Amino acid sequence: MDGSLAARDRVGIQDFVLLDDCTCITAFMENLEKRFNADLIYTYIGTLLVSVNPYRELDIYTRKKMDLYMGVNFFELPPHIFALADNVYRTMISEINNHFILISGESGAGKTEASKKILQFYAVSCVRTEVLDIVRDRLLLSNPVLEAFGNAKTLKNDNSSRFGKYMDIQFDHQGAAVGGHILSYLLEKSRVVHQNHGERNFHIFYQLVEGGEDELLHRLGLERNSENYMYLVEGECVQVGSINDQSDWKTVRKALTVIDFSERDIEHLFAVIASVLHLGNIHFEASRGYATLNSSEEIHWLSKLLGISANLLQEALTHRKIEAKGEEVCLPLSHTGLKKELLSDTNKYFQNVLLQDSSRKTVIGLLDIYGFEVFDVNSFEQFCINYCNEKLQQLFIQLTIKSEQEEYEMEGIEWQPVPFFNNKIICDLVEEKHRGIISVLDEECLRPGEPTDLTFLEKLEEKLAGHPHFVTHMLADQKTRKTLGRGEFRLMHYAGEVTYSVTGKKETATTITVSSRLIYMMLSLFNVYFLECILINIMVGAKNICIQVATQFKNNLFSLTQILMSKEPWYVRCLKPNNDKRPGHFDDVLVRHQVKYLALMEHLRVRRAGFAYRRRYEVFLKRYKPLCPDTWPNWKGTAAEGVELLVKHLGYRPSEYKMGRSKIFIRHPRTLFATEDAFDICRHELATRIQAKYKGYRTKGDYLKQKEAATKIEACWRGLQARKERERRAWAVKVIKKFIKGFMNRNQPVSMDNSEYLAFVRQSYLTRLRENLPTSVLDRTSWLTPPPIMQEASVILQKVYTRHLVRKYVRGITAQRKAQVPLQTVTITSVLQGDLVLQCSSLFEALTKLCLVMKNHKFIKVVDGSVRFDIQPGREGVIDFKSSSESMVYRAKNGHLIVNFRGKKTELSAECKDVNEKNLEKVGSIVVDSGP
Ligand SMILES: Nc1ncnc2c1ncn2[C@@H]1O[C@H](COP(=O)(O)OP(=O)(O)OP(=O)(O)O)[C@@H](O)[C@H]1O
Repeated sequence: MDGSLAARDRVGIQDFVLLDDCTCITAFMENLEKRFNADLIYTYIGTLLVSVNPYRELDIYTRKKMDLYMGVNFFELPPHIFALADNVYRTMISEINNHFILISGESGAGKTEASKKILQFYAVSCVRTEVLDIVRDRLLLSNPVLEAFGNAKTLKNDNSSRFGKYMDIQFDHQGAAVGGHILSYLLEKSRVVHQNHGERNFHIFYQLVEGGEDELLHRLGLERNSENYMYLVEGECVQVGSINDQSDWKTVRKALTVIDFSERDIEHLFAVIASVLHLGNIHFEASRGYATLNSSEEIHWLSKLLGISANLLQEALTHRKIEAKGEEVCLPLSHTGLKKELLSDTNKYFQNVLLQDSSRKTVIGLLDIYGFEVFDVNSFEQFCINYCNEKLQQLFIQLTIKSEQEEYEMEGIEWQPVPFFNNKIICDLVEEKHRGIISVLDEECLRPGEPTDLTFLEKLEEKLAGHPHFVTHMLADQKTRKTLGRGEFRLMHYAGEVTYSVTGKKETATTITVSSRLIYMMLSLFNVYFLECILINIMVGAKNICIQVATQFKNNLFSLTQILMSKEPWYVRCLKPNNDKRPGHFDDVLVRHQVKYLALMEHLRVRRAGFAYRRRYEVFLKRYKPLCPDTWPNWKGTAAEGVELLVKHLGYRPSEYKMGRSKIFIRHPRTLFATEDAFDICRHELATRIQAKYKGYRTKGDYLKQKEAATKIEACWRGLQARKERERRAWAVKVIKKFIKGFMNRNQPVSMDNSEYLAFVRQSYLTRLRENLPTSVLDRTSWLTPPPIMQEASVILQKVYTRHLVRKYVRGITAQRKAQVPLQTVTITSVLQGDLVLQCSSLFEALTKLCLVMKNHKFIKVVDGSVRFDIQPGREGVIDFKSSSESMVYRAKNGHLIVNFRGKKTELSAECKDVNEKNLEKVGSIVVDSGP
């Protein structure tokens, strides 16, 4: 209802209960039309669903829609048949009780479609089990079969159900479908032998003739042409654009097999159908007051199909006692038998799939039945249908009022009913013992003598004179008398007045009288179902059949109401928008008529008999609490106290509402609408606030997320760094350990323990050496002391390096400098730390030359292989000459300059001697020490 409150301005009101004036049919019609024009074909009256046939496919029965409506609060979504079906199912599961859905409306209003939609919804939404699949398949597949045998094309509907149908779906405690049961009411038997212009016989006849396989038709003695059969052509519309008999035949044929009919049963069915067609083609001729037959072909086939001897058949058909009129109508009964057989078998296989455990089974019943019928001439059939509707209305009143009363009692609220019409008086008028119309009919038929239409009417007048809902020509006032024929009586039904023709009724009753002999013959050949259902009729004879039909119908209705009384009721009322099956066209007069005859205004009044709206305190408070500062945003007290505060704040008058134990009851919709309007405004404001809050919340959320992410990244980064550092340290420790071990074993032979350390020592020494190389040839002291393992290498390196220095020095002496030294082949090789090294081929000559230059022949002395000279007064330089394998000049630790030369020492000594002996011509080399 809350949903309908919110949407009421856009597409009318979704629940008629909320119409302000529930007595005004114009307001009702306006709302209905407004919604129909917007393709909104469903509207509620409380939990009753009003449906208007759209006559075109609407996109509202998809799987998506089913999902949408599954498990949703009834009033939360726009009205829909799925919402009703779902609500019934959920209530059944939660309350573990039985329910029924009554679908009514006039022919073509969409009852069958509605029941199909409900079945489809259950097929999808119910708990899935293997058994459900079987039940679902059988329920869905039984439909084409039942339609073939019980539906026909009428002027109003190309697929009109000519019987009322009650279908039980049984569920286990988990909500899985475990079985089903079908009952039929009021089959229109007369259609088999008579069809109005523009109408057809039951579909199955055309399907067999048009779609049956050649071989089957051959076996049944049929031709593939419906025009050849009397019972199929009376309405002169064998072909109908919207019906495809051939493909329908295939569906039905397949369905018969799938739903477990044995081949033998199927053969029987076809034989009966063919027999009816053959029987319809039999011609009677009058000969000397007796009826004779001129149809040997048909007799042959009937005899063959029914297994009766042709003579017996002929005799039965032409026996004097048989009334020709009666013979013609024998077939509807046989068809009834056929139908009953079908239902019986259908029920058999439904029950087959029931689970063994029968505990805690609940039921949803679907009752698809004609609504009120009012024609120009209303006969016995309309009487029965309208009586049935009276009973159902009575049931509705009882159940609704009862449940209303129970609810008020439970809630501790005083029951103040708004007056509405209770139709019990009309039900009594029809069914009361000894006084009711049916009792009078029974008595009249049973009494000795000749009952006629008029004696029956007289009896009625006698018994019912003065009844406010019964009138005949004789009983009526002058004004009414003009509108009533002599053979008619009028009943003031709850839905309006209907005039019944007694002649019509009598005709219908007599159509049920049959040639007992013929039927007996036919039945004797078929199975027990036939015998069971019709044999009694044959035995009691034609007169008693009247009793049978009316009383049996009353009894049937009684048992139906018993079935329904024990269940929770739900209603679908189908309306036909126009008579031309035109989409989008709303015929106000026609719909108004149906609204009246379906008693929708009555329904509305009963619904509104008490309070228009009721809600649990929690629900009411939850919705409207923003309207009161005391209850918004959070109410700490009980829900009832909150609601009390809320309605006081809203200014409800005491007469407008009542507080129950768990619910608030609001009498008028306008009170609620005012509240809803206020809520609407408040909601917008709230929405803005909530939006702002939400945005803030989102931003804060984003910020927190980012912060969290940053912290995480930071933590990860730190972790990574820490891991790296740890690895680095571990590596360092390893290296240091190795280094220490290497150091400790440095003097050991190369092994695993010291190889790396030694390599390091080597590298480190070489690196240091490279950086600290001596720059002078004479510098013998600054050569880095090698570690023990580099001793040998160091000596080699030093030699190489000295040679390199000398070579470099020599290469560096320019020609000019060379010229400055006039000595023969004297070359300045190097200057190292102030020592001038002269190289010459003749040492003594060079020394002599120097003495000459210095003009001091004592300046240089040659003593014992050494050359001595004064560096400065008191300081003497010494050059020692030694023969060696290699030439070299270096300073010894004693400060002498040592000159190694290749050659023999004796020569030098000789040369030295020569100098001493003033032989200065033979100078080889001389080193002048310029001092440290
Ligand atoms: N909800 C719907 N959506 C679309 N078409 C529909 C709907 N309901 C009914 N119709 C159309 O109306 C036709 C008649 O509907 P349906 O046979 O259900 O009527 P009915 O009330 O069962 O009639 P009868 O009492 O004669 O059997 C359907 O064949 C279908 O074309």
